[in-house]
Amino acid sequence: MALYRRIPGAIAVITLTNPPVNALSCTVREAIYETVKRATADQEVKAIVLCGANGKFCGGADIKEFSREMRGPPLVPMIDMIEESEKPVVAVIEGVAFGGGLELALGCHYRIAHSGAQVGLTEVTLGLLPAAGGTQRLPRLIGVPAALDIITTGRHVSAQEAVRLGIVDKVTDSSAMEEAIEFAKTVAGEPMGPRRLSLWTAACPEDLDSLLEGALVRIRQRSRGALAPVACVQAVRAAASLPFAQGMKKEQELMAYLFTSGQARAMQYCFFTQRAAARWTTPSGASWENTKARPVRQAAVIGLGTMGKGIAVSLSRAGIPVIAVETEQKRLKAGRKAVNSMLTRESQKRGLAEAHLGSISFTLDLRKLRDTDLVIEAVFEDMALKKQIFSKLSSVCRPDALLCTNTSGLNIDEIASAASRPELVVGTHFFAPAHVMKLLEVVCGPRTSPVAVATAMQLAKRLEKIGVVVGNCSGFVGNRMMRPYTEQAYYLLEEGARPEEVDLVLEEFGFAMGIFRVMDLSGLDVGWRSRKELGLTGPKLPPGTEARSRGGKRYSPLPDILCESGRLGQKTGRGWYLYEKERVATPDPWLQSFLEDYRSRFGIQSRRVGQDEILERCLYSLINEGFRILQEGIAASPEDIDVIYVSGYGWPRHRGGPMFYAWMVGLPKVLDKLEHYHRTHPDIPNLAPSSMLRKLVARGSPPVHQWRALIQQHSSQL
Ligand SMILES: CCC/C=C/C(=O)SCCNC(=O)CCNC(=O)[C@H](O)C(C)(C)COP(=O)([O-])OP(=O)([O-])OC[C@H]1O[C@@H](n2cnc3c(N)ncnc32)[C@H](O)[C@@H]1OP(=O)([O-])[O-]
Repeated sequence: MALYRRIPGAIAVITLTNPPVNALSCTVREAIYETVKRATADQEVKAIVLCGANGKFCGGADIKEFSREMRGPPLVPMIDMIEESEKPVVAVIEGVAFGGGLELALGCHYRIAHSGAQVGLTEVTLGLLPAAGGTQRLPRLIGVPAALDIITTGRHVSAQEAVRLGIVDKVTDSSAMEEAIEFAKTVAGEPMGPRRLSLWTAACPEDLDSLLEGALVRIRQRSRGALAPVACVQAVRAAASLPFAQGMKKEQELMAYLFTSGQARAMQYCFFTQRAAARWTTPSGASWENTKARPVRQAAVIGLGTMGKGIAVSLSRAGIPVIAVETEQKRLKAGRKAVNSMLTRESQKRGLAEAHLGSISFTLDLRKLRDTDLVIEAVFEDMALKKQIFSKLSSVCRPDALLCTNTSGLNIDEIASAASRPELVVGTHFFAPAHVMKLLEVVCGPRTSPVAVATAMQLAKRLEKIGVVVGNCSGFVGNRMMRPYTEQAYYLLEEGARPEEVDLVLEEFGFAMGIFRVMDLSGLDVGWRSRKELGLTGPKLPPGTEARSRGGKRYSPLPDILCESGRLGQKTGRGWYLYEKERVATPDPWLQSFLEDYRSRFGIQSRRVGQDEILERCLYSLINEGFRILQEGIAASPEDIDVIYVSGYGWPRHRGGPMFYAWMVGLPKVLDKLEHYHRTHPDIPNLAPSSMLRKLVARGSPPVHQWRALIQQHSSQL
């Protein structure tokens, strides 16, 4: 709702009240209409102040209403009504003014912000565009180039930048409300015509076409295939070239097209699932609601390799004092230097005083950890080494200290077996670079206690990461699903495709990089090392093993052969591609003839592999593994799998995540295709459709949010 009150000085104050973010629900819109009409009709009122309850102006339109039938007054005429008011309307921007919230403020005649506030036209992140006049008013207010950037990225703009750009008229460190009331008194009675943005002309550079073309190029690089940012560019073009009323018409047309699109649905699904992941539960009845996290006042990181350094920086950035431990003086020195320079860059970038960062001390002595609340072990992926460390930690740490292991796939329970308190051992799978990537898989072993899960999830929140609780199995959720995906990519090469063909299809789908470019970037030796450890290649491989088969299943030795010949990816200048200029991947003629030799050596008839087959075999095999994960209870819900893929594996947000995508494609189609590919490749068992997929199809392919109820009938590893 919106509360109305009169205060001395002939001011009407209208307060949006719809916790937690004062979203513009049907009721709120109705109340704004009513209260603004009341204020404009009241002879005693000379100016109106519009603010939000609980220190937040407005989080925009109510996203929950998008999936229901539209009720109540629409936003556009409501904002027009405010702009047309003869009495000045001053918006008080505290906390946030996002999406429709900022559009509402743009309809006001003045905007006063608190210094901690943020504004933004965030609709594009929900697959939409600012269709309450935002695409037309913002370019008129701050010029086309700056508006184009804000509208197409949906980025959050600080109050300081907002005043610099002219989005707000004033920023204050003290009470924005008091400031606005005093200001409103000074402008009461003035004519408001010059303050109506709809009457302004957008300042536009001469080379408008090249500005817009440049924006489209950036959009294609950032989110290929996404409709909303492209529509945003078209709307801004209208603001630059058409009168306001015609621009608004264009904005509405574009919105109508986006509003019902699958992409908008997918991105709104991502918004809600990301928040739902924090509300973890386990079948034992433990949950975020009934389990209290332990406070973490001091943390430690063991190992200052790539991951350890990023984790230490993340902790420090969250204001948690850290003790960083290494085994050798040389490594400690190098780690300290790297961490300190990362922190300096961080604080410069964020304009943070050092006081905001938790202190980091460096030591070779594990005994210094006796008072830490939480330890994150981040050494190499070596089970024996990890167990040794956990055994030592058990004797030096406090009995209630939480012991976390940063592993990308090792058995948490086996690591826990080396600790005297296995219930306090939990997996924290960070993603590289750990101070940048948002995802944290919180891995729950069979003996991990609810308190350990709650504390790790709370830590994720403090680190501004998205924590997702997963069960214990090789590769957990994310990496386990990657395996069949990468394997299919190798098989496609064996059968006749080229790396650049596979990558192009995946990039057209929306991944920033195809799988072969990703492997070249992270280093082919990463997978090689783990295949050697698993005895799939290298010295542990039993003599006489067939080159293209392991345990009766198809195996591709292609990546092993590349590694053996020193092609480890970007770092060696060649991998699946050639890198003559640093980081620029070019197709390598050598690889082409190598693949031809390989095929003829193994008698493989090369064929032209179509784009559909590339996409289906890569994605459906990954999705099929997702269904198996659900069936085994390694993930609590399909939504959790989707959050993992969107926030940690570059799955395009406008495709919602693999499980959501499967549902959008149609589960019967996915099943049908998997059956077909399994029939034609019976030696690839993971193409056999999972029973969970079959079950969902048999039940009429219910929407994703209903799968959880079906999954609960199965076993759970959580
Ligand atoms: C019509 C065309 C023009 C206009 C279009 C638009 O405005 S499109 C909209 C453009 N607006 C945006 O894009 C802004 C989207 N919102 C945000 O970015 C953040 O929520 C925040 C920065 C406002 C607050 O962050 P924070 O970390 O403090 O809190 P939190 O994120 O955890 O959220 C708390 C709870 O509020 C819920 N909820 C939040 N917003 C909305 C909403 N608009 N609606 C409904 N619900 C919303 C959220 O789901 C969560 O519910 P839960 O899980 O507790 O049941």
